[in-house]
Amino acid sequence: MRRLGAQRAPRWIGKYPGNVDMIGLMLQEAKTGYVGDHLTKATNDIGSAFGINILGDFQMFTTNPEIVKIILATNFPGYEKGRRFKFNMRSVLGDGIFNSDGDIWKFHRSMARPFFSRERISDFELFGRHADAAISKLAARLSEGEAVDFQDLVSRFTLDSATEFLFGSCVHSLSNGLPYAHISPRYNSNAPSADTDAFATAFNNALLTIITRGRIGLLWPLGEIFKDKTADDMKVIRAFIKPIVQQAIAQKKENAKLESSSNTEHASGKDEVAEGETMLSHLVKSTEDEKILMDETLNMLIAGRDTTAALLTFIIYCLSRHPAVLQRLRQEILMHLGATRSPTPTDIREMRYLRAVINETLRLFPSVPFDVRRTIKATTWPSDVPGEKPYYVPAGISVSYSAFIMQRSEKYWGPDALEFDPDRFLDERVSKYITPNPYIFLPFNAGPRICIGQQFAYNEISFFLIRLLQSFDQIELATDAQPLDSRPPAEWKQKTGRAAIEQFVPQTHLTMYAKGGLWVRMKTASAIEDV
Ligand code: HEM
Repeated sequence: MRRLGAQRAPRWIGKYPGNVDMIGLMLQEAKTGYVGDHLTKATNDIGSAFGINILGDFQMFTTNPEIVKIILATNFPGYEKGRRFKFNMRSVLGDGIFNSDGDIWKFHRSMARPFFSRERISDFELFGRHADAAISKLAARLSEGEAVDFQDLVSRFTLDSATEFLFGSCVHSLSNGLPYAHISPRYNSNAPSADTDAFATAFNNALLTIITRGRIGLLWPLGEIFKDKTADDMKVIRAFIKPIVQQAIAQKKENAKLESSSNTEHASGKDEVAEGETMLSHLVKSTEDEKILMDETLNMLIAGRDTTAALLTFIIYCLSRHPAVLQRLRQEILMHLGATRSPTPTDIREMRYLRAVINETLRLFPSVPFDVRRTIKATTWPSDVPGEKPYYVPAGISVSYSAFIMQRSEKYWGPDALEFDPDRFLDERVSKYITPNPYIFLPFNAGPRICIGQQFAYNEISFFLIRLLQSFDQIELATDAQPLDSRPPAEWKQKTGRAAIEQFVPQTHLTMYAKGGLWVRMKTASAIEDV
């Protein structure tokens, strides 16, 4: 500390020895609290960076954009995902891109990069087919007078789009029947679930288990001495992905046979991406190791599916609470495209209000609300008090940061930070808050590990929203259809922050989602209104 000219960072001090109360608070929050409750309170009480020692395991936490910039960009080589994260996540994420560092991470990243080129992520024909399938399912169910779980619907849409993008063949989760609300006479709690639904449930459970490990900290292996709690779910997940991977390997062998019998050369080298190739068929050229192939594709599915489905869900939630924003967004869509034309990438680039609505939702409800790295060497972070010595950050500790808390902070966003107002991404607040301090808005992270699918996600979400709002002009939360255990608890009304006004329960594993889904009713637009 002295060598680095630093001082001890402020600490969170609990009531019990070893600060075990923090573990209790985190587990409690995950069950009945509002996302980030305890860390928001600690940030307000202590400051934008502090340390906490839980049972001898010292960690640091920050919501200071200047420090987050250091972690993600300016001192990127000084931080890694690290052994602890990998140990907690390994039984689910294996050795994929999310769970690797150094040369292995670089290999994953360079392998994936060509698939996110401008041409590939602008494959609107792919989005078009799946979006239209989802919207007609939605319309059919609404026309029966039933409520629809929007989160379930868009999770199917993003699963089908992601599997087609990654594997070249989609899993057709949209062709399974949508669930009925518990209040519907057609509701059947024992209805057998299709394979893709079982996959989605297992996926969710496995992610919950690994994030609970992170919350419990060093002690989690004690609870899993006799059984890896992700084992059963991973069996379902592997059974689902394995045949897809095996088919890709078989296809590669078949192609090689055809090529050798016709004496033709490979269409492309190992490192080049051939026309029409999917990520999986490209990976198969480098390895036939089933585990590596499954890890890689599963990581991509986790990255691409839940994040995007959650964001679409939160956008619909925000639009249902802000009908004037919904109407203005519809006007922009109808003005550019009328009620039927599909958008092109240029249309989407020009629709500034649409982008502002997406960004404002990402600000209040970032799909990845918390993230963590590990320090490689001892380092420092700037103190909250200008001119003071920096805080000492020891080597080999976990450092967490939160886009969720930072993006809701009045300190960085002004007095209306908790309000949903897309205009803040268009009016003078851009030059007042965002331009001088761009790290206050980090839904996709920053630096060398910035989300590789960011543009893919913007395109997919824009496309879906445009098609949806061409058909529907009113959105209401179906609070009666929301499962009882997923309604905001009455005591939230007494809380500060957005908890007091929230009409759904945001929860997190690796990503944030709506507990129990988001049940809605929508009204079909009455006439074809080309503006
Ligand atoms: C709303 C949608 C999305 C959000 C908010 C989002 C957010 C993020 C964030 C915050 C990270 C950084 C995680 C970390 O380093 O710890 C990340 C990484 C990543 N994202 Fe996204 N993502 C979205 C959609 C997608 C899509 C659609 C794909 C692919 C189809 C994708 C692929 C990835 C990959 C591969 C990484 C790992 C990058 C690396 O470690 O080098 N994401 N994403």
